[in-house]
Amino acid sequence: MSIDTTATALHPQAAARSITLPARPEPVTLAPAETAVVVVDMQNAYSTEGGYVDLAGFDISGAQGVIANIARALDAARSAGMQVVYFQNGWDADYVEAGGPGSPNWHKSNALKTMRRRPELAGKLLAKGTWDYAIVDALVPQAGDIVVPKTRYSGFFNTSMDSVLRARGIRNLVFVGIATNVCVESSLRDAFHLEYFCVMLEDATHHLGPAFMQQAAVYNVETFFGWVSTVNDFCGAALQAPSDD
Ligand SMILES: C/C(=C/NC(N)=O)C(=O)O
Repeated sequence: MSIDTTATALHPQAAARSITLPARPEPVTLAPAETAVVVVDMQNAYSTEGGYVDLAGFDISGAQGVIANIARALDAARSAGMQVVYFQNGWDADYVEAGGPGSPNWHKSNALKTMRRRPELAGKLLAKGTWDYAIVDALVPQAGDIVVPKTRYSGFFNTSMDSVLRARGIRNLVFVGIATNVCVESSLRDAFHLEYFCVMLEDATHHLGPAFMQQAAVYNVETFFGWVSTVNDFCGAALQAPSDD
């Protein structure tokens, strides 16, 4: 049995162009026109040596492989006619959007904590306009892609994301990016509660912290919040999608 997300009664043309993606716990049938790939925080901060999470002491050795896998998934998604949406995490240069001591974010953000510990880094981590905030060169957004800035872990909190998706009739989200157990999972959970069908490509995501965090996030998505697939399976399914021509 597979899960069929296509709104056949309302959009018969969408069903005609549906693809079936091998996934766990079962395959998912979706229409590319109703599907977006969500690229979570693929900024130098999270995946490049010298960026925030590296400076904060997290292991990002797996990030380069994830960047290559995301690039493959995005090529396939764009060929199949799926929308690509980037989240970009960070704050204004004065960190007003980060919240002051009255915000839990001020206390929990490892970027803010790192800058308090190392004042020479102030203004450099996750501030708009900096190298740290920029999306990595290998994944620079292309014409037609949408970039949604965000200031907290979930890309649905205080952002235009839900409106951007609804306006385009998008009801399925394929998540890639860093970190699996923080911003990917936070955004995916919020998307689930907003009635989106969510798939995570496990080899196009990378965790922060011990390896079991990746396993735990994958388990959570597969068991409670959505479906889990791989870049190879996604590309195979997407590239078989008939074109509009
Ligand atoms: C810890 C952290 C995670 N971000 C993310 N993109 O998952 C942060 O932003 O501080």
